[in-house]
Amino acid sequence: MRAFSSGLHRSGKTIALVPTMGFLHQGHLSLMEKGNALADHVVASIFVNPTQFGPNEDLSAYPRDEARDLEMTRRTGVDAVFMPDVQQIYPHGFQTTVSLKVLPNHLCGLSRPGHFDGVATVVAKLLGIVMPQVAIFGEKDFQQLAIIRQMVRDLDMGIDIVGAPIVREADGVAMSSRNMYLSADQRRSARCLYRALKAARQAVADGETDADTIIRSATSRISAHPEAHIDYITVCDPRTLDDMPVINGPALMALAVKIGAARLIDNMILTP
Ligand SMILES: Nc1ncnc2c1ncn2[C@@H]1O[C@H](COP(=O)(O)OP(=O)(O)OP(=O)(O)O)[C@@H](O)[C@H]1O
Ligand SMILES: CC(C)(CO)[C@@H](O)C(=O)[O-]
Ligand code: BAL
Repeated sequence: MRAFSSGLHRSGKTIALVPTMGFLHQGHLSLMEKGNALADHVVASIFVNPTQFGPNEDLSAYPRDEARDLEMTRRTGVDAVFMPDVQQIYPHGFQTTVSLKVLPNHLCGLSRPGHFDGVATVVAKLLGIVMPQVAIFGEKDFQQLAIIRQMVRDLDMGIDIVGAPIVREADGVAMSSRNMYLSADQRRSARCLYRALKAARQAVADGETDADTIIRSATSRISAHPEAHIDYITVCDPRTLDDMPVINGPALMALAVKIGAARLIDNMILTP
């Protein structure tokens, strides 16, 4: 991988990196397309990173389909796919963790302790190995994007971190590899996340400024589905992720909901 990137650097070509955990869908492909527009070459990585999964999470169940993923990347104009195994990324004796002090103390970081240490560490390694000028991340994982931006700034990595909008299915459900855990009924229930976000956006556009009111209304919408278990619903400052009790400027509404075996996340900017 290093030799490939060094060759491109020597010939003055730029590289965009799109890190993924595989089982690709149109959301991932949109990041790769963006990479194509921003750099001469696109590298995608596919690595199901064990260190970002908690002990009772779905590491062993996480869906994989290498052949299909490679075919999809080929059709999307990706120049190289970096698909290391766990020993290559974490060889015997590996001992470094990249850990942020503040941004992980919100949203998913609270329900997934250690998750963002795993994410920041593996992304630092992927950036170090692939040496891209640009790396692209989805806004679906809004907190992850914020954390990576902060890490790259803090560690002077000099890489442009670019966000890409959430790609949704026709019924509004955000695309996610984990949607495949859902039964047909659960998949229908999953629409309640986007519907709750849209209702919140409308309420704020219509003049509601009280975050508690917005959160209560989303909670009752989502709780109407017996299979949906809310992990969190938050209205916060999109830069700091601090709670924003009064919506007096653009606010991030973010939520995580467990439906069956899937923990789904989604978010939207609410603009007064
Ligand atoms: N629907 C989507 N729209 C835009 N970007 C997405 C979407 N889903 C995932 N991404 C982005 O793709 C990158 C890789 O994410 P990942 O492989 O975890 O995909 P995922 O489908 O979200 O899987 P998971 O089920 O683990 O959340 C991340 O930057 C993520 O934000
Ligand atoms: C960025 C990432 C590839 C790091 O493992 C992962 O968290 C993901 O798929 O969003
Ligand atoms: N989409 C972030 C990867 C994870 O959920 O572990």
